[in-house]
Amino acid sequence: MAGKDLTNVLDILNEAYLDQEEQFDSTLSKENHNYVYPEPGGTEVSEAQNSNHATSVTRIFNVVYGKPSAKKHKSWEQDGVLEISGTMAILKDTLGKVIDSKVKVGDLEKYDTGYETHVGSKCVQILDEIKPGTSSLQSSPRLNASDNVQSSTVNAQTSSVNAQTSSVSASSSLPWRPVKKSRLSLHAKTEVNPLILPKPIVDHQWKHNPSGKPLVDVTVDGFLSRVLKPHQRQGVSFLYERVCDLASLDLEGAILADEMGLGKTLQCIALIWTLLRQGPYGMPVIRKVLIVTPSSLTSNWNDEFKKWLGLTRMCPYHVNQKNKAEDYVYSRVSPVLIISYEMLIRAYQTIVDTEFDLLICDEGHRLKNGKSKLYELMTGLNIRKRILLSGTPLQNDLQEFFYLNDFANPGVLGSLREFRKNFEEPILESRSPNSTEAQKSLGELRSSQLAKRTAGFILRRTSDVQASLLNSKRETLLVCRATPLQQSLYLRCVEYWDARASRDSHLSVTHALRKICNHPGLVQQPDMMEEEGQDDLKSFLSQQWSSLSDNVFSTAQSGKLLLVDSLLRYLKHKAQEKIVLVSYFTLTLDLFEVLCKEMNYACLRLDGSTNVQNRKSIVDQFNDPKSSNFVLLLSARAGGAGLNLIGASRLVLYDSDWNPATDLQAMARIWRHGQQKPVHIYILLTAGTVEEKIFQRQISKADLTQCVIENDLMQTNDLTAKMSLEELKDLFTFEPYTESFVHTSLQCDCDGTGEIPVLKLEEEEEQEEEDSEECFLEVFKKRTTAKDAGNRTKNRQHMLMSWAHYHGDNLNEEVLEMVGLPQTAHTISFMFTHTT
Ligand SMILES: Nc1ncnc2c1ncn2[C@@H]1O[C@H](COP(=O)(O)OP(=O)(O)OP(=O)(O)O)[C@@H](O)[C@H]1O
Ligand SMILES: [Mg+2]
Repeated sequence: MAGKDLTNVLDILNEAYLDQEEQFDSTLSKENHNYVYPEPGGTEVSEAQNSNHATSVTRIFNVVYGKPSAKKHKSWEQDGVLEISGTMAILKDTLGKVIDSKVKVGDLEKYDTGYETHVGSKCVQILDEIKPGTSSLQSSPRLNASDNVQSSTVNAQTSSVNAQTSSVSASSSLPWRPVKKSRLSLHAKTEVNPLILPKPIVDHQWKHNPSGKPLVDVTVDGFLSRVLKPHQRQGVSFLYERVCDLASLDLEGAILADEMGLGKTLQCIALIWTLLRQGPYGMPVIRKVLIVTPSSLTSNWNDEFKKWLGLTRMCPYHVNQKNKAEDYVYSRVSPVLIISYEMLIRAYQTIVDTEFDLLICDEGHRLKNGKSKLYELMTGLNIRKRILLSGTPLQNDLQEFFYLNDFANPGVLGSLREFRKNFEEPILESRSPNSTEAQKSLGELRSSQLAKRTAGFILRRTSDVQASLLNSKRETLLVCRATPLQQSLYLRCVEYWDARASRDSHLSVTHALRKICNHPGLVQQPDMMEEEGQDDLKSFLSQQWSSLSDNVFSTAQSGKLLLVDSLLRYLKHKAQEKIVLVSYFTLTLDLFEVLCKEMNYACLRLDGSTNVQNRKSIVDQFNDPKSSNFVLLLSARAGGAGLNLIGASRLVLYDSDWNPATDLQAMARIWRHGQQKPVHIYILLTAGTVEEKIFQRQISKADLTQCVIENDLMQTNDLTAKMSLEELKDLFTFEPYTESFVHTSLQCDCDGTGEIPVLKLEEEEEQEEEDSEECFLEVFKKRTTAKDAGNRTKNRQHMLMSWAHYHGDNLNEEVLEMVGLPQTAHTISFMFTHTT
């Protein structure tokens, strides 16, 4: 496995999906899928012209017509419809346009299959009769126009009907007549750039429109389509197509996996509003919608509904302390219920008993564990149309991928056992360093099969799509020097572990080392994340801290905190920008709070203990440009996903997690629509320590994947549990003299003057690409390496090679200004930076 990264499953799938979309789009434009039962007066054009005639229609026939000719085998030009009312016959084309008419129809008895007659200037042949009141699909077999007709138009149309009804037997009758246009909705007529949603294929109409109601164009209301960005228009179409199962696959689920901040909420709201009021057959597709979100986001959804629909169109029912889920059933006030996962579990019976037609699960990665209680309850909801939203649905874990897909579209990948046997095992085997050629090619085959099977249900766009819509984003990885006090305490902690070589204590040791990196004084403070029974370690470290520091706490004892301190001063007094400080440790947030108090900075705090009601007001307060709150302290675990914190234009990720998804979630909070300023995101690491090693593991995905998949450790959020003694030693080894372990492990030989190494790599890779064999994954790699490195890269390790590299000594005034740091930022030993 090592050396070959397990390419992001989702990205592969999306590539495959995009290819399919292109094919699908081109098929759509070639085939024009609209087939309408030609009800009298049922088409746009004929309505006005024939209103009198339409009311007295007695018989309607499918026909072909052309110029009159004496030949036995005539050349028919078009398909059409003949409407006979009393003694009057009107010939129309398939769009309903009147072609000609005659006043005397003669003997109606003769009007049967194959009968030819003249209607004005045209010669007409009857194909079959459309019986009013009967299902359009149950009438007698019609003549296949291509059997009788040489006209290319007719042939083309007929074959397109046949192509689309492949699941209907060849001999089935299709009394529907193809038309090039369905009825346009009012919006489409008046809107400059209407968003008309895709149409169902014939098979769908067969199943869902037995009474042959006319097809109408489903069009997103102008007040919404006008605000949707291009990727969001595509997203709404995608969701509509999938939940309505327009392709008639008997699967009604979808995963919208757009990266954070791309407006998944608005896309869903546009979809919901449209489905509640329209449908391809003139009836609304849904009546009730259930939206389930993390508790911190229910108000956000409520606000987004208000923002996009206004107050008069529709207000969702938002379950909170005032509005009980149980009351929803009787209130009938809204077709939309918004509830948190936690409340859903409590009010489960009420929810199960209410008939919902569409389920939306925000932050859908909550459902990645198929063995959890939540998963079990959610799968018990009897709602077939399901949408999962997630900016970080998974990194590489195929089993999680199985569960998310199985939730959206039950059974789409078979059972878990089948999935493991057919996909997971061969794919993983093919990636092991000792895999045989046969294993390799089987793995590639299976990964491409998996991609194909799920591609149609997943849509993922990266933040590149909005790069042009937003201000710039600069991401900077700052490796800070440990202070002498941090170094001493760190070394003593590692020695303690070494002396015991006790594998049992490695979790606590990792935890303690991470605390020391944040601030050495934190070791004497107990916290919830500590393992029980580790009192020895704690009292040992407390003693060490006391002896090294005399119990005096100061900012200058931590390299990272020094940097944060100088950044805060700079922002407060010079740049006047707000900032979000993110940490995984509540103790560290406490530390920031003390610092803010000392410095007189007004700050707000959002962590696990903040109750749901307060969360919304904290976010609103912080985002309010008039508020003086300059710092927001955010717990990465409690508050990362889904929040919009656009009040700030700076964010510091003070410590990192084993799971890169959580980091990415936290970092995505400020670079979003509505952000008025260029954004700076800083990731802080302490040089040569466990922080750099965790980060290094995070970015070399292959390694992480191996651990995660094989050992199923994602839930512990700590990979040390299954590491060998050697690996643990390596993890804990402190390298006090290194400028950056991450940089060294990239094997980058740059001189740290701001070079972007990938430029050098490009040439080498092009050569490599020429040499490598074409296979599914290789194709993917080619598309994402040299050209767009830094954006859609094959892994984050590679990504760092496309950032500028700076040694701490080379951080002159100009460079510091570029990354938005004050001239006082002295503790940086190495820096990686890039801008989007
Ligand atoms: N077309 C748009 N025009 C203006 N603002 C928009 C548009 N689309 C979305 N927004 C705003 O962008 C912000 C981010 O949107 P949203 O919260 O839906 O992102 P998301 O994709 O759900 O991200 P996450 O995965 O982080 O939850 C919201 O404030 C939203 O109102
Ligand atoms: Mg969201």
